[in-house]
Amino acid sequence: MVIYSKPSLLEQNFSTPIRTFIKHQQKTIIPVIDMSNPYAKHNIVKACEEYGFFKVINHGIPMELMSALESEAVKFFSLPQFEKDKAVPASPFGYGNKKVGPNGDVGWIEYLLLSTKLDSASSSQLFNSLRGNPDFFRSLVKSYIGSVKNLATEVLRLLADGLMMQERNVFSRLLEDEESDSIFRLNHYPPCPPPPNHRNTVGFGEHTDPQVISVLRSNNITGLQIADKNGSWIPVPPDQNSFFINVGDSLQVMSNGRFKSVKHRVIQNSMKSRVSMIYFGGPPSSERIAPLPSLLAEGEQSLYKEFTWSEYKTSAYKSRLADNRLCKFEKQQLSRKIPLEYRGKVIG
Ligand SMILES: C=C1C[C@]23C[C@@]1(O)CC[C@H]2[C@@]12CC[C@H](O)[C@@](C)(C(=O)O1)[C@H]2[C@@H]3C(=O)O
Ligand SMILES: O=C(O)CCC(=O)C(=O)O
Ligand SMILES: [Fe+2]
Repeated sequence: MVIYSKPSLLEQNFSTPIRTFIKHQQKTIIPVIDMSNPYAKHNIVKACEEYGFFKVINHGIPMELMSALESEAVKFFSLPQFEKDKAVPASPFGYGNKKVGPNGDVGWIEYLLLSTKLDSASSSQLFNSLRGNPDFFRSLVKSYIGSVKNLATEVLRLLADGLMMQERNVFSRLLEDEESDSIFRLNHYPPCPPPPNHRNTVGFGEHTDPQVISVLRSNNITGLQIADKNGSWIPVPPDQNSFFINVGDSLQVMSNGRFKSVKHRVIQNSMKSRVSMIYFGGPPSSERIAPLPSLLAEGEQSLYKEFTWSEYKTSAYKSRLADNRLCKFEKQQLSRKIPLEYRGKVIG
């Protein structure tokens, strides 16, 4: 079946083992995973290897839930600035405006960042600081997080199946754990006229997500881009009915670099607001993150030093958005070590 949605965009949905893609300007780019396809597990493995990014269709999450949360978010973001400024300021959880993270990154964005532990005292304080109907907002966020968490764990179970892992829950258990350190983000990119000189307005600067997996849904406004293997930016055609999944740094480590933590960013040049909601599935703080022995081929060396999620987060929060946060945890490769007598000399 071939679906034409826009003249420049062709989406193919085969229900065969052949992977499905979004084609953009005739360049094959973003894999589409049909959750109802029996080959989904193999397609997920390939997408995580090649792009670290894919779109999920037939996910079973009702559109009404996504729209309801989107409109509550829009209600909040449409308040006068002085009302939004009454909310707990992001540190890291709370309402943030233009500033992303603690180290000087800025963007054309405002957001609410929340822990998924919605019943904690700090979450209650945050919801209570929002004007409007905080209980209704919280209940929508709760249902939404429940649904996307289920989708994320199902994707991770299929990933383990596709890899023929003995334990199906080897990845998904991290998100299912009561202590899982997962977070949720509502982003609003206000309208922005295109700046002069064909320059881009950065909504959310380039970065990788530190967690295991991220599940993103946005309204139908463009802006999200992913970097391909050559570092070129590929625009992701928005689709408000689908979810976009990206591999995070922790999954890259667990797979010893086989799966790619995809670099992405948001460019906002639209006269319309972009609204996105992202669930970042993270491990418990004390979880040790290292390549899974069963994923290492015979003789394959681990590329990363083991770290706990709490250590990684501490280090991540000292970094700038665009930094490569994993390089601090990469092992020095023996093959790359140059013997002392050759250092500083031209060899050849
Ligand atoms: C600049 C920063 C913002 C960020 C924490 C950090 O110090 C580096 C990682 C950033 C990031 C990117 C993905 C998610 O949006 C996020 C919530 C996360 O876990 O890591 C953000 C952090 C943030 O905005 O607090
Ligand atoms: O808003 C988006 O579409 C992406 C935002 C993002 O990458 C993030 O919040 O980590
Ligand atoms: Fe991100």
